[in-house]
Amino acid sequence: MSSLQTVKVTDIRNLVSVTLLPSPTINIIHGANGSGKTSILEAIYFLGMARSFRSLRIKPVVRNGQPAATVFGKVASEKANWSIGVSRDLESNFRIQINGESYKLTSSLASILPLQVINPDTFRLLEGSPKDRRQFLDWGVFHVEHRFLDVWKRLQKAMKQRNALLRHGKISGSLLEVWDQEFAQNGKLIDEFRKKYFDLLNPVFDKAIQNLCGVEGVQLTYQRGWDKESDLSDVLIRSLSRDSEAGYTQWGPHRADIRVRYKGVAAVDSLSRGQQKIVVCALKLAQGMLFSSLNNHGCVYLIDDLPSELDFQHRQRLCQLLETMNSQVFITCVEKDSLGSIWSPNTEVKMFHVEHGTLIEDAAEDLEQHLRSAGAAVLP
Ligand SMILES: Nc1ncnc2c1ncn2[C@@H]1O[C@H](COP(=O)(O)OP(=O)(O)OP(=O)(O)O)[C@@H](O)[C@H]1O
Repeated sequence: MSSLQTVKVTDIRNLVSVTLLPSPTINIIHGANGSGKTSILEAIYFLGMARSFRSLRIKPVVRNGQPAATVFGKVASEKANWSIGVSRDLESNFRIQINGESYKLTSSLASILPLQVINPDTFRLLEGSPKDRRQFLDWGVFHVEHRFLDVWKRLQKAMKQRNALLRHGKISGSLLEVWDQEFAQNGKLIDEFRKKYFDLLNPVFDKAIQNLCGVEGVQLTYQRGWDKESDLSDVLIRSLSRDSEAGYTQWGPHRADIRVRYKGVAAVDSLSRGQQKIVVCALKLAQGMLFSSLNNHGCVYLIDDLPSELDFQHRQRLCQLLETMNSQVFITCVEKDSLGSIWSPNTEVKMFHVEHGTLIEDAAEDLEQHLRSAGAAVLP
């Protein structure tokens, strides 16, 4: 198992200078509205991705009046230890350090600190655009297929060049042929990677959804983004005149999607909002489970305000599954009682209280007393 051992946050939102020494398993971060709970999750995400999950811009993330946001962390696994640091200023320049060396690519961080977020935005995965579901799928593909990033970049470049030619009007046949070939070659590879990963994920998802709610009949299908009978090169040739009219490439892996259906009907039209949230949780858990089984260590879960998203029964099942997953989990809530009685006595649970941007770990005796009064058995 790999987990964060220390997190030091400077100048993210209302967090001036916060040090967190988390449990390798379950961490509950509680506090009043506006105290800084989500900002702690945001800081951990920043450490793994060099950006926020709440804002595309860096300015709202950096504490008001400060020049930059910085997070350091130590990640340990059976195989290796890493010291990582990420800093980003208001001009969006970032510095990434891993074991004392500077890195330019955020993908270097993502492999060390694989993160899964469950928050109100991710709960919109089913109703959101196909792009959200492609990103969800590609998270997994990136972590299992080391060629993915390189092939994906080449595909993006080929698509950009092809679209520029299409928009230009006068198309040089030989130039288009070059980019068509590059687009088709890399597009087919991306499709292969995605299909292979999807086929691994699908049965894990079935198990996760059964464990979470016992709803039968939720089905996932992978759509590759072009006609399933045709070769991508032929599709590009056939759609050239319509692509030229539109000014962009209409078919390819950039149109891929995961369809989620319940008893044959689109899940967004047939499931309640609560049930849709459960399906999203099952998708997120399935990714973590598959990640653990393929990589021999778990990913880190950041879960924002769980009690306000799921009822007690589903919250309890979700937490029980998380406990068995070999993953480090950070969950926020307003009232600590809402998550207190859920855990097995053998699980190392740490609780932290956030107040006006400062973080204090609940004393062990407080935690024990709290778990006892919440009804859980506590080992002597
Ligand atoms: N750039 C910033 N600089 C300073 N403070 C900020 C900045 N951005 C947001 N804040 C403040 O940081 C505080 C913490 O916000 P955060 O979203 O982390 O709270 P929370 O505990 O998750 O709240 P809730 O339970 O309401 O979701 C808020 O009071 C917010 O006004």
